[in-house]
Amino acid sequence: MQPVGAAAPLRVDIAEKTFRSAEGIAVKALENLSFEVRQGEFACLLGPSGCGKTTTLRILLGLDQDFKGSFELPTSETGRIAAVFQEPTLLPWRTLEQNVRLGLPKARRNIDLDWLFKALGLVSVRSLFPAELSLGLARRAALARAFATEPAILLLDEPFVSLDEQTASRLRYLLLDIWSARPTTALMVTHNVREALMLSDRIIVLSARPAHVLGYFDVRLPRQSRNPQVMSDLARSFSQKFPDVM
Ligand SMILES: Nc1ncnc2c1ncn2[C@@H]1O[C@H](COP(=O)(O)OP(=O)(O)OP(=O)(O)O)[C@@H](O)[C@H]1O
Repeated sequence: MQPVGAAAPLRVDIAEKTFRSAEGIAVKALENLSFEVRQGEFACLLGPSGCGKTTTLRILLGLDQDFKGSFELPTSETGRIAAVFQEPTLLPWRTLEQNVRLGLPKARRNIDLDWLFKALGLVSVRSLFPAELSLGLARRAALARAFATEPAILLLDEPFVSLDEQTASRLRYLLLDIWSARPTTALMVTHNVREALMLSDRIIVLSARPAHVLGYFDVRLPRQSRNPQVMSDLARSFSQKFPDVM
């Protein structure tokens, strides 16, 4: 894994990732999975359940080093890589604000984060503990923690799964607001086509396990113009290009 300059894309080239059970049974999760995410681009990895999306993110995060292949991550002066998982994973004995600041290097722990708390509607709950937060608020806190580090790349693993649709929709808009204020290269895992169409510049469509890239769907439209009618048109074009995915 080579550190690369801030202007570099994320490059992934995984030849193979196979899990082995204690009984020696092999499950091939990824095979010849290659793609790039350009600098400042918001990309979604879309694929069927169990195809290997989370496995891919775990490899990029360095949590799984047992694979064949390579990848290159963008870097920047402030941060390197930030992740938002399905579970918010906040420390229960720290307040929301302390949880967010703990992700920062010591020298930057006291930076002004008012803009971020404001953008995510967290101002009034900064001093609450995780047990006092709804799942929606905890997810917002996890987003705040990731964005506070101003990462060179942001990885998101279905951050809105298991929320009611109204809360999920509100959080998608909040994510777009903070991402648009400081666009960072982002790769989000989802199996929700509409979510991918709403958020992405580009959708990377994966096959069933073992995952490889079936193709790309570019959404070259400003996000403000993705109204319900435009979203329906996009969904139709997507299903024409990838009839087996929707
Ligand atoms: N630690 C593990 N040991 C054995 N098999 C595993 C392990 N982790 C994942 N797998 C298998 O690898 C495959 C890919 O799993 P992964 O979690 O990456 O899929 P996913 O695309 O993220 O699924 P979902 O959309 O349901 O979250 C699955 O068949 C899964 O059962």
